[in-house]
Amino acid sequence: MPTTHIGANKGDIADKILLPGDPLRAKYIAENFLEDVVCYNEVRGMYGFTGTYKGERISVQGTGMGAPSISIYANELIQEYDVQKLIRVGSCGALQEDVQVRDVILAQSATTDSQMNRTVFGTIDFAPTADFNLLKNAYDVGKEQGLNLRVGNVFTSDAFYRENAMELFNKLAEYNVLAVEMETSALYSIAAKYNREALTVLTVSDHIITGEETTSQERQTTFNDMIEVALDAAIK
Ligand SMILES: O=P(O)(O)O[C@H]1O[C@H](CO)[C@@H](O)[C@H]1O
Ligand SMILES: O=c1cc[nH]c(=O)[nH]1
Repeated sequence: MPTTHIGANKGDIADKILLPGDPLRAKYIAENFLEDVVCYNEVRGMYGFTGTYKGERISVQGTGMGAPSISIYANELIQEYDVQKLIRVGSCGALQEDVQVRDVILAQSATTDSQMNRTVFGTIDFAPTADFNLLKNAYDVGKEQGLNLRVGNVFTSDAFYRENAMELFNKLAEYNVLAVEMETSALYSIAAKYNREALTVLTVSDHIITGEETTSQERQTTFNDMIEVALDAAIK
Protein backbone atom coordinates (compact mmCIF):
# COMPACT_ATOMS: atom_id res chain seq x y z
CA MET A 1 0.00 0.00 0.00
CA PRO A 2 1.30 3.50 -0.78
CA THR A 3 2.06 5.66 2.26
CA THR A 4 1.22 9.33 2.76
CA HIS A 5 4.39 10.49 0.99
CA ILE A 6 5.56 7.48 -1.06
CA GLY A 7 3.41 6.10 -3.87
CA ALA A 8 4.96 2.63 -3.92
CA ASN A 9 3.69 -0.82 -3.06
CA LYS A 10 5.51 -3.16 -0.67
CA GLY A 11 8.29 -4.84 -2.63
CA ASP A 12 8.81 -1.88 -4.98
CA ILE A 13 11.63 -0.55 -2.81
CA ALA A 14 14.90 -2.46 -2.20
CA ASP A 15 16.19 -3.17 1.30
CA LYS A 16 19.16 -0.84 0.61
CA ILE A 17 18.61 2.80 -0.29
CA LEU A 18 20.56 5.96 -1.08
CA LEU A 19 19.03 9.18 0.24
CA PRO A 20 20.01 12.48 -1.44
CA GLY A 21 18.31 15.66 -0.23
CA ASP A 22 17.73 16.76 -3.82
CA PRO A 23 15.19 14.64 -5.75
CA LEU A 24 16.97 15.54 -9.00
CA ARG A 25 20.13 13.98 -7.55
CA ALA A 26 18.06 10.82 -7.03
CA LYS A 27 17.17 10.94 -10.74
CA TYR A 28 20.83 11.58 -11.66
CA ILE A 29 21.97 8.58 -9.60
CA ALA A 30 19.30 6.32 -11.10
CA GLU A 31 20.10 7.39 -14.67
CA ASN A 32 23.88 7.25 -14.37
CA PHE A 33 24.66 4.47 -11.89
CA LEU A 34 21.75 1.99 -11.87
CA GLU A 35 20.45 -0.50 -14.44
CA ASP A 36 16.87 -1.72 -15.10
CA VAL A 37 15.51 1.37 -13.34
CA VAL A 38 11.85 1.82 -12.35
CA CYS A 39 10.52 5.10 -10.90
CA TYR A 40 8.31 4.17 -7.93
CA ASN A 41 7.58 7.63 -6.54
CA GLU A 42 6.66 11.06 -7.87
CA VAL A 43 4.56 12.25 -4.91
CA ARG A 44 5.51 15.92 -4.21
CA GLY A 45 8.17 15.58 -6.93
CA MET A 46 10.26 13.63 -4.42
CA TYR A 47 11.50 11.03 -6.88
CA GLY A 48 12.23 7.46 -5.86
CA PHE A 49 13.77 4.80 -8.13
CA THR A 50 14.70 1.14 -7.84
CA GLY A 51 17.29 -0.55 -10.06
CA THR A 52 20.37 -2.70 -9.82
CA TYR A 53 23.99 -1.82 -9.11
CA LYS A 54 26.62 -4.48 -9.91
CA GLY A 55 23.75 -6.97 -9.99
CA GLU A 56 22.33 -6.01 -6.55
CA ARG A 57 18.89 -4.46 -6.13
CA ILE A 58 19.10 -0.95 -4.70
CA SER A 59 16.82 2.12 -4.44
CA VAL A 60 17.40 5.86 -4.34
CA GLN A 61 14.93 8.30 -2.77
CA GLY A 62 15.01 12.12 -2.47
CA THR A 63 14.38 13.28 1.11
CA GLY A 64 14.05 17.07 0.86
CA MET A 65 15.96 19.43 3.12
CA GLY A 66 16.13 19.38 6.92
CA ALA A 67 15.43 16.95 9.75
CA PRO A 68 11.62 17.08 9.57
CA SER A 69 11.63 16.21 5.87
CA ILE A 70 14.12 13.31 5.99
CA SER A 71 12.30 12.01 9.10
CA ILE A 72 9.12 11.55 7.07
CA TYR A 73 10.91 9.48 4.42
CA ALA A 74 13.09 7.50 6.86
CA ASN A 75 10.07 6.58 8.99
CA GLU A 76 7.95 5.48 6.03
CA LEU A 77 10.84 3.61 4.33
CA ILE A 78 11.62 1.69 7.52
CA GLN A 79 8.15 1.09 8.94
CA GLU A 80 6.18 0.50 5.74
CA TYR A 81 8.79 -0.77 3.26
CA ASP A 82 11.16 -2.56 5.68
CA VAL A 83 14.31 -0.85 4.35
CA GLN A 84 17.39 -2.10 6.24
CA LYS A 85 20.34 0.02 5.01
CA LEU A 86 19.94 3.78 4.56
CA ILE A 87 22.80 5.89 3.18
CA ARG A 88 22.42 9.64 2.85
CA VAL A 89 24.43 11.22 0.02
CA GLY A 90 24.51 14.98 0.55
CA SER A 91 26.41 18.23 0.29
CA CYS A 92 27.89 20.15 3.22
CA GLY A 93 29.87 23.26 4.17
CA ALA A 94 33.35 22.72 5.68
CA LEU A 95 34.04 24.10 9.16
CA GLN A 96 37.74 23.13 9.47
CA GLU A 97 40.57 24.82 7.59
CA ASP A 98 42.13 21.45 6.74
CA VAL A 99 38.88 20.11 5.25
CA GLN A 100 38.99 20.94 1.56
CA VAL A 101 36.21 21.74 -0.86
CA ARG A 102 35.58 18.51 -2.87
CA ASP A 103 36.62 16.24 0.05
CA VAL A 104 34.30 13.37 0.93
CA ILE A 105 33.23 13.18 4.58
CA LEU A 106 31.88 10.10 6.37
CA ALA A 107 29.71 11.30 9.26
CA GLN A 108 30.66 9.19 12.27
CA SER A 109 28.27 11.17 14.49
CA ALA A 110 26.03 14.22 14.36
CA THR A 111 25.72 17.20 16.67
CA THR A 112 22.49 19.15 16.26
CA ASP A 113 20.30 22.06 17.30
CA SER A 114 17.23 20.09 16.19
CA GLN A 115 14.70 19.62 18.98
CA MET A 116 13.41 16.31 17.64
CA ASN A 117 15.34 14.11 20.09
CA ARG A 118 14.55 16.49 22.97
CA THR A 119 10.90 15.53 22.60
CA VAL A 120 11.98 11.92 23.20
CA PHE A 121 14.84 12.22 25.71
CA GLY A 122 14.11 15.52 27.48
CA THR A 123 17.35 17.07 28.71
CA ILE A 124 19.43 13.95 27.91
CA ASP A 125 21.68 14.41 24.84
CA PHE A 126 21.19 11.31 22.68
CA ALA A 127 24.28 10.84 20.44
CA PRO A 128 23.22 10.05 16.83
CA THR A 129 25.89 7.65 15.50
CA ALA A 130 26.65 5.95 12.18
CA ASP A 131 26.39 2.18 11.79
CA PHE A 132 29.93 0.86 12.27
CA ASN A 133 29.87 -1.74 9.47
CA LEU A 134 28.56 0.73 6.90
CA LEU A 135 31.09 3.30 8.06
CA LYS A 136 33.95 0.79 7.81
CA ASN A 137 32.78 -0.43 4.39
CA ALA A 138 32.55 3.14 3.08
CA TYR A 139 35.99 3.97 4.51
CA ASP A 140 37.58 0.89 2.91
CA VAL A 141 35.89 1.54 -0.45
CA GLY A 142 36.84 5.24 -0.44
CA LYS A 143 40.47 4.47 0.39
CA GLU A 144 40.60 1.88 -2.42
CA GLN A 145 39.34 4.65 -4.75
CA GLY A 146 42.17 6.93 -3.54
CA LEU A 147 39.79 9.55 -2.15
CA ASN A 148 40.70 12.26 0.33
CA LEU A 149 38.30 10.94 2.97
CA ARG A 150 37.52 12.57 6.31
CA VAL A 151 35.68 10.80 9.14
CA GLY A 152 34.14 12.59 12.11
CA ASN A 153 31.39 14.61 13.69
CA VAL A 154 29.12 16.82 11.55
CA PHE A 155 26.65 19.52 12.57
CA THR A 156 23.05 18.89 11.53
CA SER A 157 21.62 22.40 11.43
CA ASP A 158 17.96 23.36 11.60
CA ALA A 159 18.77 26.56 9.72
CA PHE A 160 20.60 27.16 6.46
CA TYR A 161 20.53 30.91 7.17
CA ARG A 162 21.18 31.99 10.77
CA GLU A 163 22.05 35.19 12.59
CA ASN A 164 25.53 35.33 14.14
CA ALA A 165 26.36 32.07 12.36
CA MET A 166 30.16 32.44 12.70
CA GLU A 167 29.97 32.51 16.49
CA LEU A 168 28.39 29.04 16.50
CA PHE A 169 30.49 27.70 13.62
CA ASN A 170 33.75 28.76 15.33
CA LYS A 171 32.69 26.99 18.53
CA LEU A 172 31.78 23.83 16.62
CA ALA A 173 35.10 23.97 14.76
CA GLU A 174 36.93 24.30 18.10
CA TYR A 175 35.27 21.01 19.12
CA ASN A 176 36.46 19.36 15.90
CA VAL A 177 33.13 19.27 14.06
CA LEU A 178 34.07 18.86 10.39
CA ALA A 179 31.14 20.32 8.46
CA VAL A 180 27.55 21.56 8.50
CA GLU A 181 24.55 19.93 6.78
CA MET A 182 20.88 19.48 7.70
CA GLU A 183 19.66 15.85 8.00
CA THR A 184 22.08 13.35 9.58
CA SER A 185 21.08 13.50 13.27
CA ALA A 186 17.49 12.67 12.33
CA LEU A 187 18.48 9.79 10.05
CA TYR A 188 20.80 8.22 12.63
CA SER A 189 18.25 8.60 15.44
CA ILE A 190 15.42 6.96 13.49
CA ALA A 191 17.72 4.14 12.33
CA ALA A 192 18.79 3.56 15.95
CA LYS A 193 15.18 3.37 17.13
CA TYR A 194 14.33 0.69 14.55
CA ASN A 195 17.72 -1.09 14.70
CA ARG A 196 18.60 -0.35 11.05
CA GLU A 197 21.96 0.55 9.49
CA ALA A 198 22.50 4.19 8.55
CA LEU A 199 25.38 6.28 7.24
CA THR A 200 25.83 9.76 5.80
CA VAL A 201 28.39 10.38 3.05
CA LEU A 202 28.91 14.06 2.21
CA THR A 203 30.70 16.05 -0.44
CA VAL A 204 32.10 19.41 0.68
CA SER A 205 30.39 21.84 -1.70
CA ASP A 206 31.52 25.05 -0.01
CA HIS A 207 33.87 26.26 2.72
CA ILE A 208 32.38 28.24 5.58
CA ILE A 209 35.75 29.65 6.73
CA THR A 210 37.48 30.44 3.42
CA GLY A 211 34.34 31.12 1.34
CA GLU A 212 35.56 28.80 -1.44
CA GLU A 213 32.81 27.17 -3.51
CA THR A 214 32.76 24.40 -6.11
CA THR A 215 31.67 25.01 -9.67
CA SER A 216 28.69 22.97 -10.82
CA GLN A 217 31.03 20.86 -13.00
CA GLU A 218 33.34 20.13 -10.06
CA ARG A 219 30.34 19.33 -7.89
CA GLN A 220 29.22 16.80 -10.47
CA THR A 221 32.59 15.00 -10.46
CA THR A 222 32.97 14.94 -6.69
CA PHE A 223 29.34 13.91 -6.25
CA ASN A 224 30.17 10.92 -8.45
CA ASP A 225 32.95 9.89 -6.03
CA MET A 226 30.54 10.13 -3.10
CA ILE A 227 27.82 8.18 -4.93
CA GLU A 228 30.25 5.36 -5.81
CA VAL A 229 31.44 5.14 -2.20
CA ALA A 230 27.84 4.92 -0.99
CA LEU A 231 26.76 2.34 -3.59
CA ASP A 232 29.81 0.12 -3.06
CA ALA A 233 29.47 0.37 0.74
CA ALA A 234 25.79 -0.59 0.49
CA ILE A 235 26.47 -3.82 -1.39
CA LYS A 236 29.75 -4.82 0.37
O1 LIG B 1 22.69 18.35 -0.79
P1 LIG B 1 21.67 17.93 0.22
O2 LIG B 1 21.58 16.43 0.36
O3 LIG B 1 20.31 18.54 0.03
O4 LIG B 1 22.24 18.45 1.64
C1 LIG B 1 22.52 19.79 1.99
O5 LIG B 1 22.01 20.75 1.09
C2 LIG B 1 20.80 21.36 1.59
C3 LIG B 1 21.02 22.83 1.83
O6 LIG B 1 21.36 23.47 0.65
C4 LIG B 1 20.49 20.63 2.90
O7 LIG B 1 19.61 19.56 2.63
C5 LIG B 1 21.86 20.16 3.32
O8 LIG B 1 21.89 19.08 4.22
O1 LIG C 1 23.61 22.68 4.88
C1 LIG C 1 24.52 23.05 4.14
C2 LIG C 1 24.88 22.40 2.96
C3 LIG C 1 25.92 22.85 2.18
N1 LIG C 1 26.58 23.95 2.58
C4 LIG C 1 26.25 24.60 3.72
O2 LIG C 1 26.88 25.61 4.05
N2 LIG C 1 25.23 24.14 4.47
